[in-house]
Amino acid sequence: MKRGNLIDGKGIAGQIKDELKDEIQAWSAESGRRPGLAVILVGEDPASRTYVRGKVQDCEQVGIYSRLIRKPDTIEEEELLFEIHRLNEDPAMDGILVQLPLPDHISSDRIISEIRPEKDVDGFHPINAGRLSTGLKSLLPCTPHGILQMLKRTGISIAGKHAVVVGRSNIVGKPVSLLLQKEDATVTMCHSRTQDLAHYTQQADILVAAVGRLQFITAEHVKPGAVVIDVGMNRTPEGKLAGDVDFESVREQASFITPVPGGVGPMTRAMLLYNTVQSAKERG
Ligand SMILES: Nc1nc2c(c(=O)[nH]1)N[C@@H](CN(C=O)c1ccc(C(=O)N[C@@H](CCC(=O)O)C(=O)O)cc1)CN2
Repeated sequence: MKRGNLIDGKGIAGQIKDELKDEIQAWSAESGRRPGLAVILVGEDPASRTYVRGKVQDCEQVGIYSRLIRKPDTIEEEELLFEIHRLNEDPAMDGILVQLPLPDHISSDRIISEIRPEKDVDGFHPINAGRLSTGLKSLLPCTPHGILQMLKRTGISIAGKHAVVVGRSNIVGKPVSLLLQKEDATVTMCHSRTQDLAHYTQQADILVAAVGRLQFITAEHVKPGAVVIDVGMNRTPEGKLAGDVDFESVREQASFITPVPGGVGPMTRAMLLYNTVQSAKERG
């Protein structure tokens, strides 16, 4: 059998950014302002610093005004909340993003739920999660929305397919299951404690691996011809970035597969820009 085709997340993200650049230019000419994104980074975690830098660069590329707010990891929860409340009231800011993870002494749930839902460009606020689960319009979480866009723009049909999602997190597993269901897929949700995982994953036409364990999904989990989406971002013992899927062996079975890096990650970044533009347009 032919090796699976690569789904080019980086390329598709580039297309979306080009589309957004045009959209932002037209909207800014009409409204007299640029969409604005505030990014809050707490502490000095090297990976978080890299991601935040990437977000600021993405904004520059497409014409979004961005403000990076850096705080020491000793900051008190109340002080961080004060900053969120200030940004909630700032008319120049359409989106507020708090880079995760936060230090242990700060409750991410509390911080996220204090962001105004209409400025919650991560789509993590309980109001946005609730609206998604009841089928109402909302800001969608970036990684799940990015996965959906990748499938659609690659021409992979979803309706009537059996999608199996491995992972039940609030930020990927649950919302991606809802989005796939909304597109008329039949969805099965599994997780790290599912017994006989391969029994379920072998039935998947579309398999989404979002379990956060290095190379957890192997060829024996995959039906020949399946579409495999790898959300994992793990480090190998050699320090290389690798996903939840054992890429080389699974590629032999799959019809389409996302690489890590270059798959879901760049789509997450692109959909953050998309949400910021949506938020700006809604707010006027
Ligand atoms: N507030 C948030 N915090 C975090 C999120 C998030 O969506 N919102 N997700 C991750 C980190 N993240 C974005 O913040 C993110 C991570 C990685 C990538 C990406 O493009 N990865 C590249 C590879 C990069 C590398 O070489 O290290 C790829 O997959 O090609 C995008 C976004 C946790 N925190």
